[in-house]
Amino acid sequence: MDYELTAKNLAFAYPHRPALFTQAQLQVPQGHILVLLGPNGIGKSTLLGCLTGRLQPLSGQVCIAGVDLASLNARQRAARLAVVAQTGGRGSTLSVQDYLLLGRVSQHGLFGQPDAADRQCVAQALARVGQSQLAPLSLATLSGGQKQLVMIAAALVQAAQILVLDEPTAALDLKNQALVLRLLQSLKHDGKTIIVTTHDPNQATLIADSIAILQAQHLEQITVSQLSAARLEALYQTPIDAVWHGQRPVYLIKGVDPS
Ligand SMILES: Nc1ncnc2c1ncn2[C@@H]1O[C@H](COP(=O)(O)OP(=O)(O)OP(=O)(O)O)[C@@H](O)[C@H]1O
Repeated sequence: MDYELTAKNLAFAYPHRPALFTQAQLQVPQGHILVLLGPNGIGKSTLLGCLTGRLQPLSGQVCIAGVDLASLNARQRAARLAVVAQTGGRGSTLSVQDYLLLGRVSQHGLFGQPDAADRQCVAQALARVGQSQLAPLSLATLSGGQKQLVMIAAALVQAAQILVLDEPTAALDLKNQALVLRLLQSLKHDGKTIIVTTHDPNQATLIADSIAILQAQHLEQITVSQLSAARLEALYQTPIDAVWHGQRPVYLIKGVDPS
């Protein structure tokens, strides 16, 4: 089965608020990384909510492998689609290992008991994010960056074909940003379909196969080569420079001088 994700004519508004997007279209083929860019508060997390079934769009349709997302129940969705949300794991006092084992529920059913294979899967996922030492610790005691890496491990444990990640590197130091970007590239080569938001356009130029830009209620999917400093200036309403690192532009903010 080809795990392509498509969205057709999606529109969404919170009650008594203007629409965040209308007529939104996306096509994310299997083995493809789509990076979603847009300023704070424009509706990126909300769009991800609609793409993953957490939120119901006012109109339009999301399909996974040709199947309408709205026709799938929560367990069927979890088997196909793993989400790394900004608020993941909040309030949980489980140990990291037990929290990750919960992610195997979509494989076993609610009353299934984890077995040795589940424990191995959890250990491998934690190792892939470089955080094996966290297994016995309570989720509530982790730093923001550690929690973010554990949430990425939780998505890996779910073994879904589609991964949707909301700012997965926002709390990470440079080493762990690189680790997560390499991990996403490796998952893409394994054939996963990946949608990820970031506020760093340089991450988009490193890993994206295509870029979606959300601006003024309008979603546009472009190629990586169509991104430019002028495009980013218009998007973020701030001066931006591009310097060239070989064939790749590196985007820098302008207008802040060393004091
Ligand atoms: N449950 C809600 N009810 C009403 N308004 C909401 C709700 N959740 C978010 N919003 C509003 O919808 C808008 C879009 O929020 P969203 O979190 O989707 O933006 P975002 O692009 O992901 O922002 P950021 O980059 O800052 O994370 C914001 O104005 C926000 O205040």
